[in-house]
Amino acid sequence: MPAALEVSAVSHFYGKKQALDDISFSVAPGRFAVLLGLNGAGKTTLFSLISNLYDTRRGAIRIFGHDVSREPGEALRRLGVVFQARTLDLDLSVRQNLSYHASLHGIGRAEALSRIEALLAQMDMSDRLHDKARSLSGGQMRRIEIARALLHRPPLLLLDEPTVGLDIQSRAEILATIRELVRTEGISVFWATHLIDEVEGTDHVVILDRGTVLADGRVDDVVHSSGATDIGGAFALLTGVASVPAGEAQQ
Ligand SMILES: Nc1ncnc2c1ncn2[C@@H]1O[C@H](COP(=O)(O)OP(=O)(O)OP(=O)(O)O)[C@@H](O)[C@H]1O
Repeated sequence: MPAALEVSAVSHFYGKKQALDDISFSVAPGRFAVLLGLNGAGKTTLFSLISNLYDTRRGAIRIFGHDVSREPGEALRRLGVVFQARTLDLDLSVRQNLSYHASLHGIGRAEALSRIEALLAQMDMSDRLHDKARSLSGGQMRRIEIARALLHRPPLLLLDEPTVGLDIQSRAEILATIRELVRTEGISVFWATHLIDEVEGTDHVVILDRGTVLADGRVDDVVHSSGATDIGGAFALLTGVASVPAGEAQQ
């Protein structure tokens, strides 16, 4: 089986500024992988390339074996994305937000409603179907955005710093929900964060710093090969930063 996500020798420039420098790694099917990097590391740039918002001019990106530039239809229908910026229409209801997305994917009305109800139940949001998006908390909006990203049943889900701005409890709930999806549905997840505590309990970490991959592999292996005793220490040693943000720094 091909990798869920394969990034091969990808570089990206904004004018003369290089944001990514010859990045390569892959995420195996059914894994929860974390992309860990501080602000400006290149996480959003990489997500924009994976989701084909920018053209991959140098290198190649494949989703379950399908090249994002050459076969965008095949690649992107296997991909769900939760972007960093909030993207719900606040004046529409939860159902309207989700139905609109389902129709963009060519999902019929009855099938869309049954998927929406099932996903809202999984997100513990069934009672909010008819509420305006504006009335939801930040964590609830995130859960609706995750449901929306899963409506077309993609086997790979990308999340770009999905817990930014949320309180500790909402962060923990969203992380637990996504881990449960990986365990029960077998989907592959690529989760970008700058918070070290979101790596805990993860199979696979990719450390990105100033556009370069500094480490890629099992968390235990990355810690061991860096000579540190935990992933925070490994990150500090590899990147040269003095202190590493944990979740509490967000409160
Ligand atoms: N549109 C742009 N034009 C020029 N430079 C950009 C642009 N977008 C990003 N950059 C630069 O590219 C580098 C990587 O930025 P990117 O947003 O991908 O990082 P990030 O890891 O997602 O950071 P953050 O967590 O702050 O979003 C940074 O140096 C940034 O200043």
